Amino acid sequence: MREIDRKISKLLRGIIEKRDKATKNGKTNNDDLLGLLVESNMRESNGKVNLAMTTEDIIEECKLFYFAAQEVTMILYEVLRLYPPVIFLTRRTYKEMDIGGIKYPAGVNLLLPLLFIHHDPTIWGKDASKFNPERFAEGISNATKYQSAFFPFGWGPRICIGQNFALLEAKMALCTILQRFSFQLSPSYTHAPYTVITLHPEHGAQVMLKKL
Ligand code: HEM
Repeated sequence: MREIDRKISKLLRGIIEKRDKATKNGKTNNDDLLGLLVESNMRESNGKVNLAMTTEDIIEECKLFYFAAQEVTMILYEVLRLYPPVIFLTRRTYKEMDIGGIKYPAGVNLLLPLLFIHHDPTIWGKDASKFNPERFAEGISNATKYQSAFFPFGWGPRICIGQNFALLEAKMALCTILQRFSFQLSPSYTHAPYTVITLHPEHGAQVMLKKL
């Protein structure tokens, strides 16, 4: 633990010192969170050391942002595991090929049942049908013994080109809502996932918003 802590601190300190130097030399660095933090820290403290955040403070902020963001990610992964918008993928063999020890001739349609694989207790354990974001606490590879068992965005050369955009968009939408409202599921909600091309809640997802 101590070694990891030392390594992370050293890494972050290096990045922060570089940014600090660049900001002092008049280079604007405010196109990311750390840049904004360093710049606003300098502006707010106005040269008064006791008002400024220390490098240690900034290191802790960086760690916090990383872990906090991780938890949102965990929730989104768990939603995408239980309710993947694309419930199966199809492929067609263009020549005779061997897949997992089985020989297929050319022209065979293969269906990859993404939804079933995401719900399979032999892969995810007894709580496979439970909503448990914690299973992703140590990343996708540690959530299951089979790395490729989680593939809401597909896999391989045709993996979804929009996956990072989609995750970022979802996080930004959630953050925008949570800054202004708290919400809970409406009693009128009926859990009925169904598919029309992609997976949807059949009767919508009614939530009750409360202004903060
Ligand atoms: C939660 C949101 C999304 C999910 C679950 C999703 C899922 C997928 C999946 C499973 C595939 C692979 C299809 C296959 O292998 O047959 C795919 C491909 C693709 N997705 Fe997404 N997608 C999402 C959002 C987006 C967004 C926001 C964009 C565009 C900005 C996008 C653009 C594409 C494109 C262009 C491909 C085809 C890539 C190729 O064939 O090379 N997707 N997506």
